[in-house]
Amino acid sequence: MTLPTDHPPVAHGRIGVLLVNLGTPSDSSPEAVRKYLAEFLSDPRVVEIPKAVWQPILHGIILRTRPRKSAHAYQQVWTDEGSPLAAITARQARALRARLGDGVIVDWAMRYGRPALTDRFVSLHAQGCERILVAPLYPQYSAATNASVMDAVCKALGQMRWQPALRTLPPYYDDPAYIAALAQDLGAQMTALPFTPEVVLLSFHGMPERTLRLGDPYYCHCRKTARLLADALAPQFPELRVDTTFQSRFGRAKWLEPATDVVIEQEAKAGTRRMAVAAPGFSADCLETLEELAIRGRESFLGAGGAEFATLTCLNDREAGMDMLEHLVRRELSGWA
Ligand SMILES: C=CC1=C(C)c2cc3[nH]c(cc4nc(cc5[nH]c(cc1n2)c(C)c5CCC(=O)O)C(CCC(=O)O)=C4C)c(C)c3C=C
Ligand SMILES: [Fe+2]
Ligand SMILES: [Fe+2]
Repeated sequence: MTLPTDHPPVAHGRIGVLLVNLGTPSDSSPEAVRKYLAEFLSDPRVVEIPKAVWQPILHGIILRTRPRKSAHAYQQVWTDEGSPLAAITARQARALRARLGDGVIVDWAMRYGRPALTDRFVSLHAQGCERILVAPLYPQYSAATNASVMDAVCKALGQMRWQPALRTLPPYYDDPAYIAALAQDLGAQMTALPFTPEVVLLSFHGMPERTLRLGDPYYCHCRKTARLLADALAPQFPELRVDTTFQSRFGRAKWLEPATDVVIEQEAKAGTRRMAVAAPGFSADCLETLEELAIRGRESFLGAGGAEFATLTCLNDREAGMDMLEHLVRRELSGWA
């Protein structure tokens, strides 16, 4: 038997890092937001209701009403570079690429919308990445975010003959490097404020409460981040109250509590005059921080009698956050790179 000698050319021997975040619409029109929400909210990891029950609700009610409302919110935060979440994630990838050098190929993707996760994953492999570290930029693990990323990666693997070796960045909610980066960055932001906050809310994205009972560690991860961060801030801000809340409630089910919007209003009504809000669970500023907290949260606090309100920015691509990300990625690449 003669063996064929014309094996197709294949790139090989490289290492890839794929940063992944949630996703965002391609523009801020109701049509683009509808397309994005249709993909996002059809993911069974996000809405855990049987398809036969959920799809008629999604298409019959939600996608008829929410896109216009959400598009209005996106329009208030949209930038020349597009959606803040996409622009900042791209900058994070660029900064990490500069830090890691030529030995590693760094790319970024979104779980929903573009750049599509499966495309970027296949592209890394086509560029010769035999080993790929998938890094979902979610410090606290949830099935709706981290597991959904891996579902999409597995879908991409399903199309490959020669699959790469894989690693996943574990959740880093209690990693000393993450807590230190947050304490340093948020501390500097609070010190630079023109007022001294009486309270800082640590506002995490919410989840249906049911997910906690089903075994999702998300709530516990958020609580632990908040406890460690409060401890790390205490020496610098001994008078500061630190409170943990959950934002962005969606749908009719009970979500994790206390709700950020409720607490903001209650605090103002109870006489708190100066408040800061931080969102340590978001790696990058996005609709949830720039519109829900910085616009609606502010209006609500001031409208209920508060005097000063500041939304602190996420770590984004600033030094403290990039130092942390480089540290986590280098650790996960050990033995590879
Ligand atoms: C940080 C982790 C996130 C978790 C956990 C999460 C769960 C979750 N989200 C929804 C519904 C929506 N989320 C929306 C926006 C949004 N969510 C996250 C992150 C998490 N979501 C981010 C970073 C963003 C912002 C995206 C951007 O473009 O800036 C939206 C869309 C906006 C809107 O219409 O309000 C929805 C809807 C559910 C149901 C859920 C858990 C089950
Ligand atoms: Fe969300
Ligand atoms: Fe929201």
